[in-house]
Amino acid sequence: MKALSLRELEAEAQRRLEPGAYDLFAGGADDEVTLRANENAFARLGLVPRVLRGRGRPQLETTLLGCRTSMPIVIAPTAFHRLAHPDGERATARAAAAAGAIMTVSMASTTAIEEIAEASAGGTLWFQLYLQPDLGFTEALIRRVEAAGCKALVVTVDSPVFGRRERDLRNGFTDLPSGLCCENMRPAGPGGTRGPARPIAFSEALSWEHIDWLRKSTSLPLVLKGLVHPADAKMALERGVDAVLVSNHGGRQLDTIPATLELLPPIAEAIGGRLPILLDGGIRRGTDIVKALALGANAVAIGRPVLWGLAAEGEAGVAHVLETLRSELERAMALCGCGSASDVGPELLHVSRWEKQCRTS
Ligand SMILES: Cc1cc2nc3c(=O)[nH]c(=O)nc-3n(C[C@H](O)[C@H](O)[C@H](O)COP(=O)(O)O)c2cc1C
Ligand SMILES: CC(C)CC(=O)C(=O)O
Repeated sequence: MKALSLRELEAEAQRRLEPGAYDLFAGGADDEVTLRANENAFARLGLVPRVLRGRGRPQLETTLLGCRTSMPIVIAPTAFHRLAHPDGERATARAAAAAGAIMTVSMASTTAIEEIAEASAGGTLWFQLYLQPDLGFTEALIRRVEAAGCKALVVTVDSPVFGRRERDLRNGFTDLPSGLCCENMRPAGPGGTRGPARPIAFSEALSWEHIDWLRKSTSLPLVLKGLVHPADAKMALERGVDAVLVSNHGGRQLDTIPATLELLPPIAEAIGGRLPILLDGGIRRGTDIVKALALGANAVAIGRPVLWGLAAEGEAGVAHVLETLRSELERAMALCGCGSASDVGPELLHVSRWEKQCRTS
């Protein structure tokens, strides 16, 4: 039987995965306060639908950074897809392309970007980058990504150091099993060969100057992933980036960052419609997407659900995730009286008296 919801799919994935791999995917940093907060925030915010608006079947197609997409749902970058399923990132890319959805390939993918592009066969790929202190290596990787046909660079800025994931420490999960590695981290060797994969470096020295450097190094649109402070959103505007992805890394980096949904309104205010805003963290239902759009996001990204689909059924599982969310979003918009994203606004959101009181006291 096919899972009826993404939550059922997670349970199915958990049955299939090694416990250590499940924890690696499911877990967050420290006490996992942020991990829980992301999902809980959606449950706490109510929707108040409009009726009798006669808008017809909701239209979900949209354009993000010049890329047409069948729905405002992007696949967030997640590492190690071959740990979830032997077909790994190729399966994810095929499912995304068939659904007309954008896939963001992780720099830590266990399949090389060129092979993912081949599997995607004309689908839209974005590439996620951890800026490496070795700028020569970073630049060579950017050339690789451009040559593979990726349409945007998603630069993750929330990881000056690696978050402490206690589930992995407890499980002794320190390395990928033999035969798997971060294929994009293999520098070019002589005669078209590739050397051994380098570890991904995290650097506390990264600054806005590196974003300026990146801006000059590529003509690809730049998305900054991991912004949560409105002051940084303003900096992003000044530095000429093309979009921001409001993200707390699915609760895997700094613990106790509030839910991304709660952080979105001040960022949307700072951006003032001048850049597209994406949001990730805890999206599990179509109604979650309506809430994110109502608070100012242009699109959302999904991380773990894709891994659950992949673990449960490979390409078909990822296709099921995308189709489940697409149809849930369509139904939620119809039930809210919305015919397109432009009908989705804050008037649909219920702010309880209790919450209003808390805010003013
Ligand atoms: C197993 C796993 C691996 C991830 N790998 C990356 C990564 O390589 N690069 C990155 O920028 N974010 C990575 N993320 C964070 C996701 O891009 C995204 O921000 C987060 O998963 C969104 O929350 P969700 O899982 O609740 O949808 C990873 C998340 C998970 C769960
Ligand atoms: C290989 C890691 C850096 C991937 C990541 O960002 C994560 O696990 O959250």
